[in-house]
Parts: sequence; structure tokens; C-alpha cells
Amino acid sequence: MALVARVRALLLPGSRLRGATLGRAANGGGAGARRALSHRVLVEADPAAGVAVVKFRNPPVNSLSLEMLTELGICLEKLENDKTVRGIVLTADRPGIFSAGLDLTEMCGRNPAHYAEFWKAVQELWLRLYQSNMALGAAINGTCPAGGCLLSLTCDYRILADNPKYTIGLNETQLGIFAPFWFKDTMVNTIGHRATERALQLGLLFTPAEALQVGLVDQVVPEDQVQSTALSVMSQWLAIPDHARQLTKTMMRKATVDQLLKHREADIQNFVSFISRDSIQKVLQVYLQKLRKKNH
Ligand SMILES: CCCC/C=C/CC(=O)SCCNC(=O)CCNC(=O)[C@H](O)C(C)(C)COP(=O)(O)OP(=O)(O)OC[C@H]1O[C@@H](n2cnc3c(N)ncnc32)[C@H](O)[C@@H]1OP(=O)(O)O
Repeated sequence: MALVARVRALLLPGSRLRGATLGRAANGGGAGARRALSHRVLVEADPAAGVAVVKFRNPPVNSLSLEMLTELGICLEKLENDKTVRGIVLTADRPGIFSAGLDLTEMCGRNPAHYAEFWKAVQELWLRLYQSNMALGAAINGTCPAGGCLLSLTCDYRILADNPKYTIGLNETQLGIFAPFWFKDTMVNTIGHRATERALQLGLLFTPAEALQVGLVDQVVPEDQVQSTALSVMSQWLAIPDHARQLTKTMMRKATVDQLLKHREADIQNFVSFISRDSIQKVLQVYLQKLRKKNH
């Protein structure tokens, strides 16, 4: 289902998104600051600075479910059409978990049509973020595996909280799955080929010190300074004339984007056939059960 159709489905009677204030509501924050809210995404916009902070709030772990992907997509589209916004900082509404990555329940025990719809939504969000004309920063205030790491890698810079519990990386192989080519390319563009090959084969989750050393993040700062640092770095990016920064960004990312655009359908088919395998379903069920057992 395309984004528009998924949005309609979310707005059907009984949907939890129905009635949510996706538009901007004038209220608190700094002078002129505005807040907008959907169920899973909170937007705090500061038109004077030209920046919006987009906060994930999909408890318990900010996983990227189909609904979360859709709401984030809507929210980003609105911001892209808002002339007062030139930069976005992505962060978690509550510190602890930036995002646990793709929602594993979307990839387990469903039918091929669902897997295809889910994967298309993952592609759409990546394309929207990676091609965004806005300056994007990630204020990583929690642990950041797999799809969570991918989100942060679509940004122009990453600030990570200095907490050894907060690890970051594409750990797919540790689950018995693998990072598709465009996840890999996004990481290669950030830390280079050799470091990516090692990180992906071993499914490494880097501590803040390791992430800084390998170049996966640009700065590691005390936990209570992640957002303020991300905002102050944003002002450097916004000091550059938009058209010059945007042309440069497009030039740097075009080849990677074109690869996915060219192979989009095949990538969906590959995902569906891989994830539908009995052996892969078993591996994911076992992983999910392990996560759940911790709590019961
Ligand atoms: C070609 C195929 C390519 C496919 C690409 C996939 C990319 C991905 O993103 S796969 C997802 C990878 N993610 C992970 O490996 C992270 C898994 N989660 C964790 O390690 C931990 O949950 C955490 C470190 C993020 C948080 O730990 P914490 O102790 O605070 O919380 P938990 O008790 O573990 O979890 C609470 C609750 O949430 C459920 N859950 C956790 N992660 C996910 C998830 N990614 N998808 C769906 N559900 C998740 C977990 O099962 C718990 O559920 P219960 O409350 O029912 O016990």
C-alpha cells in the first residue's frame, strides 16, 4: 500500500491516529515555538531557528512498526513542505532507547503481502530521509541497533550520549538475518568499506567510544547535552546557504539513492522471499521469544 493509502487506513474509524493533532498547535516551548503531535511522533518546531526536533515515542522500544514508519513519513513530509523549517533533529522522546530498529513482529508470522508492504514502507522512509533537502541531525539519546542505526545514518551528523549501555550498529547478522545492500551502502558512505565489512559480518554494536573512533558518530557528549549539542551543530549546517548545501548533499548521495531506485522491486521481492523462509522465521521467533522471556 502506498503512503497515501496507509495514511487513509490509519485514519479509519477505530484507528489510534484518528483525531490526533498532526497539524501544528500553537503552544509552549520558547518564543514562537510550536508543538505538533501524532501518536508516535512528537514535533517541536522553532521557526525562529528554522529547526524542528522530531521525537520518537513508540513505547516500549521505539520499534519501527508499519504505523510508526507511516507516521514518521507523514511528519517528515509536512516538515519538508513547511518553509519555516530548514533542519530537523531526530531523537527519542524519552532517553534510553533511540530505536530498537525494525519491528520484528512485522517480519514474523505474517503473509508475503504484508512483508512486501512493510518493506516498501522501510524503503520509503529511507528514501525520504536520505534524499531530504533539509539538514538532518541525530541526537542519539539511547541504544541504537539495526534499523535505529540506519535512521541515524541517513542524517548529516550524529551526536551520541556518553553511556556505555547505549550501543549503535547494524547487528542484523547476530539475529541470523543480514543488512540489505542499501543499509550497507549507507554505512559505507559514513565509515568506509573495510570498517563496514567488519561491522556487518560480525554484527557489531559499538560502544560510544568505539563508535566515535570508527566515525559512526561525530561527537559523544554527556547524556543531558545530546539535544542541545545537536541543535548547536545544526546552526553550523544552517549557516551554509541552503542551495549550496543541498546540491552538495545530492551529489554525495545520488549514486546510493539511484541504486535503490533502480532495484526497488527486486529488493522487495528479495526481502519477501528471504523473510518467508521457514528457517528465517524460526530464527526470528526464537530471537523474539528470548527478548520476551526476559520480562516474564
Ligand atoms: C533481509 C532482512 C533485513 C531485515 C532488517 C532488519 C533490521 C532490523 O532493524 S531488525 C531489528 C533488530 N533489533 C534488535 O536486535 C533490537 C532488539 N531489542 C533489544 O535488543 C532490546 O529490546 C533493547 C536493547 C532495544 C531494549 O532492551 P530493554 O531491556 O529495555 O527492553 P526489552 O525488555 O528487551 O523489550 C521490551 C519489549 O519490546 C519488545 N521488542 C524489543 N525490540 C523489539 C523489536 N525490534 N521489534 C519488536 N519488539 C521488540 C520486546 O520483545 C519486549 O516485549 P515484551 O514487552 O512483550 O516482553
